[in-house]
Parts: sequence; C-alpha cells; structure tokens
Amino acid sequence: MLDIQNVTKSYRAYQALRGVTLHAHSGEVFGLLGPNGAGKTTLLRILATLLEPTSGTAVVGGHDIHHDPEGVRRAVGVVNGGMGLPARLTGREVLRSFATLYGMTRAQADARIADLNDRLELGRTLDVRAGEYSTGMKQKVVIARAVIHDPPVLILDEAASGLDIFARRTLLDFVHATRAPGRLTVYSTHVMSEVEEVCDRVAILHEGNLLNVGTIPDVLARTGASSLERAFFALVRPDAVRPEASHAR
Ligand SMILES: Nc1ncnc2c1ncn2[C@@H]1O[C@H](COP(=O)(O)OP(=O)(O)OP(=O)(O)O)[C@@H](O)[C@H]1O
Repeated sequence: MLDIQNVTKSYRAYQALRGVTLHAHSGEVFGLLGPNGAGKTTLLRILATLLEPTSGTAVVGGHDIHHDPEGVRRAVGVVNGGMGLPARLTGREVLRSFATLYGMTRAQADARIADLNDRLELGRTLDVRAGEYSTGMKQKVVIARAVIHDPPVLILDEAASGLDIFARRTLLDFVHATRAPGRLTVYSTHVMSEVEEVCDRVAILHEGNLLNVGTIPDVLARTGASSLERAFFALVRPDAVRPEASHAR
C-alpha cells in the first residue's frame, strides 16, 4: 500500500532525506521513529503530496505521487500538527464542510460523524465552536477531519503531542482499530511507548537515512538490545551506549 523508492530531499545544500526506500503493507500500523530533525515530517509531507521530493518516487494507496497526486490526496488522511480550525464553526460544521469537499451527501456526512463520534469520543466538540476548544478537543476534531472521507491510508505525524492521557488513549485506541485489510496507518513519533503499543513494524530514521526496519522483536534481535529505547540509542548514538547491566551473578 506504500512503496517508497530512493526518495531524497534537499533544502538548498542540506540533505534532509538521503535515499529512503521503504514498503508498508495493507493491514499494518507502520511506525516511523526518529529524533528531532531526522526527516520524518519531510518524508510524510512528500507522501501526502504537500512537498516534492528532490528525486525518487512513491506510490501511496495505489497512486503515484508524481503522476496521480489527486488520487494520492483522495487516498490519504493526514494529521501533521496543523491544528487550524475556523474559530466560529462547531466541530460538526467543520466536519460537514470537509465531507462536502469530498463529495459526500449530508446523510453520508452525518452517518460518518456519528461513527467518528463513537470512535474518537468527539462529545461536546461537535456542538461547541472551535474557538472555545482545549488542545485535546482541537486535536480530536483535526483527526476526525482527516478521516471524514474514510481514506485507506492514514498518516499521523506526532498526532499525540499535546494530548492529555485520556485524549491520548482515545487516539491510540483509534489507531489500533485502523488495523484492517485494505488499510494502512503510518504513525510518526519520537515516543517509544507509542510505537511499542500500536505499531506492527517500525522504521528508524536518522539524519535522513533509514537505519532499521522491522517488527520490534526484529529490531531488538538485530541490535542485541533489551528495549526499543536501547535499540534506538544503539542505532542513533552508538558512541553513547553503555553496556546493559547483567543480571547474572
Ligand atoms: N523548509 C525547510 N527549509 C530548510 N530546512 C528544512 C526545512 N524543513 C525542514 N528542514 C530541515 O530538514 C531536517 C529534517 O526536518 P524534519 O522536520 O523533516 O524532521 P523531523 O524528523 O520531522 O523532526 P521533528 O521531530 O523535530 O519534527 C531538519 O534539519 C530541518 O531543519
């Protein structure tokens, strides 16, 4: 469902992505893990056709980013940190207006909003104006807006940041529930526990290079580490890794 071939991206002289090749499959939640500046947002913006790669290509949900960007946009829902919502509109009005943009009827929109209300616990966000939202309320409506057209591919870039534990729990449960045939969620974060909880496989990105791709047990086995955090350090900062304490006496 996602096929990335040798994607590079330079911002003037700075190479943010240095030839990323990656495949992610239907039915999985795929984690993209990397420290600040690793290139995660750059890669996800390319996949969402918000940014052109310098070279390389990608096919997202069956659509090529160069030859069929419109098809890509219909196939993806993107949450990328932008929480801009029109302050005067209620959540329901925001969601209905996006549904209209995707060609949905009012009845289809309202049925989908009811479904998302159950799954994301939108609650009073639907009837309160966005200008009065807390951060958690905003983020829930932003996520609902991204998936109003029920896209097969969901791209979440640091979607849990700023959420309290209740809203975070709702989000992670929602991501869990996206794991289904014909669907793919790409979940980018630098929070290990989120990856451990929701991702079937993970790619570790560092300074524009992919360092490792696999299930969490695969990554642990390859690095000889006992936790994802230690594996991450072993890959990203091998000089800073202290030997793991032995429990043998
Ligand atoms: N528009 C831009 N112009 C110049 N450099 C940029 C631009 N956007 C990103 N970069 C640089 O590219 C690198 C990768 O940035 P990117 O935002 O993709 O990383 P990230 O992994 O998402 O990091 P973070 O977790 O901090 O959001 C960084 O060094 C960043 O400073």
